[in-house]
Amino acid sequence: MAESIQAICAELRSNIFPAGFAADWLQVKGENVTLSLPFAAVTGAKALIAKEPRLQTYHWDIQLAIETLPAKSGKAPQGANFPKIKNVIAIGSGKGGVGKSAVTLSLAKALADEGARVGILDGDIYGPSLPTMLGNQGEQLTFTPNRKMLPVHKFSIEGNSLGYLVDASAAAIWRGPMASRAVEQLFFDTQWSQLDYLLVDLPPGTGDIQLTLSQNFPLTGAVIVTTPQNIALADAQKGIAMFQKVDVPVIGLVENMSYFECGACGNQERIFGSKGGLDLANKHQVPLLGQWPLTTALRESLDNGEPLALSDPGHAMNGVIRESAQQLAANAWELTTLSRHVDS
Ligand SMILES: Nc1ncnc2c1ncn2[C@@H]1O[C@H](COP(=O)(O)OP(=O)(O)OP(=O)(O)O)[C@@H](O)[C@H]1O
Repeated sequence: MAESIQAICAELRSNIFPAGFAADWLQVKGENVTLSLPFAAVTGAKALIAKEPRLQTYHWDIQLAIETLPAKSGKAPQGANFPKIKNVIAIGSGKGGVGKSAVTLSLAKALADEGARVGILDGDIYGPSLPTMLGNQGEQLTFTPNRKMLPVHKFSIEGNSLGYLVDASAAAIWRGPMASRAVEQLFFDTQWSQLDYLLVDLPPGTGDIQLTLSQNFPLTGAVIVTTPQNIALADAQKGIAMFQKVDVPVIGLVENMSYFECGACGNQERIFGSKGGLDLANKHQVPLLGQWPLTTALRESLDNGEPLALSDPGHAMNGVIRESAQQLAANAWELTTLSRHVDS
């Protein structure tokens, strides 16, 4: 088996575990092997093991063992405690309409499919889209006896959104402080499970609301979503600067709507320009999590209230999403490991 462990390490290191692979993730008892992964990559690990015929003679139990972050900065309102969530990740975009919510839901579903316990906080109070994307508009929140909100559950994701509480038009007139307080309440006053990842879909922009939330939430890091278009990139750059200002590491950038592939001739049309997100990621030394094409099936699935992984599991776009999610999970783990070393 020693030889096989070496084989696994080599395979896994060069693929989904670029950050490294520790042999103590493996416990071998006879023919039974337990693999405890510190970040969401169960499906990825299974696929890699399936490629190695020698390893298929063993019985694999692949588990996630995501560690809790060391105490992070963040400011809970008086009397509130931080929910027991291992990674809180903000998804931001300087500009609206670049696909931040679509990316949030898609990444959340992919992380859940990798075995993680995942939640979404829809902080986009001016245009809450979680109820539409989960297809549970009209669902009413329930409360615990001590008035905590119970999140909704769908597609192995738990979520909360102002869309389950008030009419969107009511929130549209809220000013900055009221808006950020509302999002904070969604975070602190929801009885989240012990999640591995909570993705916070921030309102678009880089103003006071986003700054306040970035300071007050115990963030592991942030993901920026942009299109390759100059106007979106300028705003994405502001987003990176905002997170850096409050010491929130940017753990990835998704270039969305990178191109459109013609279904008839296969030609790739770069509608919003070419490689803008890639160049921005390189300039700021931010990892590029992926370049997502404009995909009709993705738009349709989200409009119909279902993640693409369920509405069209064989669609190639699912692979793009899965790779971005695995990269995100690995980067978040690398960061927390680093900060643990710095703290100790
Ligand atoms: N890669 C993609 N392919 C096809 N459609 C997409 C893609 N990304 C996003 N969309 C669609 O584009 C529209 C806008 O996306 P979305 O609502 O996620 O943007 P947003 O940045 O969250 O917007 P807002 O600024 O309102 O919060 C949605 O209909 C969404 O389904």
